[in-house]
Amino acid sequence: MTIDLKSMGYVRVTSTDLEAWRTFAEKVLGLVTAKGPNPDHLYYRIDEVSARLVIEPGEVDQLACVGWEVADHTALAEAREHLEKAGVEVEDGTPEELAERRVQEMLRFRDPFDNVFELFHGITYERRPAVSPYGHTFVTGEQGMGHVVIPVSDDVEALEFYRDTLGFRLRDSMSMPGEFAGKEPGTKIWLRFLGINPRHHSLAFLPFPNDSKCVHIMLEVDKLDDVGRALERVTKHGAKLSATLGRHMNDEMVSFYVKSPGGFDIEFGTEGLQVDDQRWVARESTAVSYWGHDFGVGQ
Ligand SMILES: Cc1ccc(O)c(O)c1CC[C@@H]1C(=O)CC[C@]2(C)C(=O)CC[C@@H]12
Ligand SMILES: [Fe+2]
Repeated sequence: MTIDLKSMGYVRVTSTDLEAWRTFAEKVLGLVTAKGPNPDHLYYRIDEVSARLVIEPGEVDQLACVGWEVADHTALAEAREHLEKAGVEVEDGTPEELAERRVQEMLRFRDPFDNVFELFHGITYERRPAVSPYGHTFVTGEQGMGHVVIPVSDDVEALEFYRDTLGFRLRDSMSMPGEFAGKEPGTKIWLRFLGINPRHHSLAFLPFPNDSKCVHIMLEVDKLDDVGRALERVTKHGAKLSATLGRHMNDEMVSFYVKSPGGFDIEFGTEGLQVDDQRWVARESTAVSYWGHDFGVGQ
């Protein structure tokens, strides 16, 4: 038995500067401004789900948690039992937290590196379509909100936790010289890309520490032209590009990276690969990208 995660559901961020997030989310990313239970929070939609990205005021700029969707009450109860058997401490969402997230039930736990995850079922969805101010459409549905890259301090322990305890499936690996993470020359550190649905990866981890508790969050649109238009808005609004446009090897996505007010990046892309677990074989990519993705621009 393992956990049956369906997709990446939502992201919550704490912020010292909500106005910076408002401009970034609305003008650069073109997310759809939504209403929510707390007038002091910013709520953003990208599809029918009532809120996918929530920004709340806080002392630090950080990823607060990532919420993963399971099918129903039974699936959540089974997930809880599985986590507890694996020795993971689980806490229940309070009535206030359920109301804020507009979910039927939720539980919370931490990975071995203090990253916070929530599992939920029964999230609300809206009658009105999510119409972006720039006319783009985000790719979600069965593939979920997008993907998230989480910083960890031990790639072996991380793979064991995400694959064996949480039930993510390894889809691709990529190594980097250990020196990048302050390790001995000649050693390797591993980036692992894992999935739970047809999206090539819903979660990846990078073995370097990071104060924002996030490397990046990827949002996908359905047209290349809308990636180009978003790239123009990065320049127009003076946001900082972290990597130029490129096409990744492993998921074939065409994307760019922009620094968010949270300190981590947003990857904005299109044409991501969809995989079928019955046929997929996990491999090791030998480069970040087929072309582009110059991370030197962000240094
Ligand atoms: C390699 C790769 C494949 C698919 C992705 O969606 C994806 O984000 C990446 C890049 C991962 C990673 C990163 O985001 C931060 C900066 C990194 C560590 C690099 O300097 C190379 C790989 C980059
Ligand atoms: Fe990515």
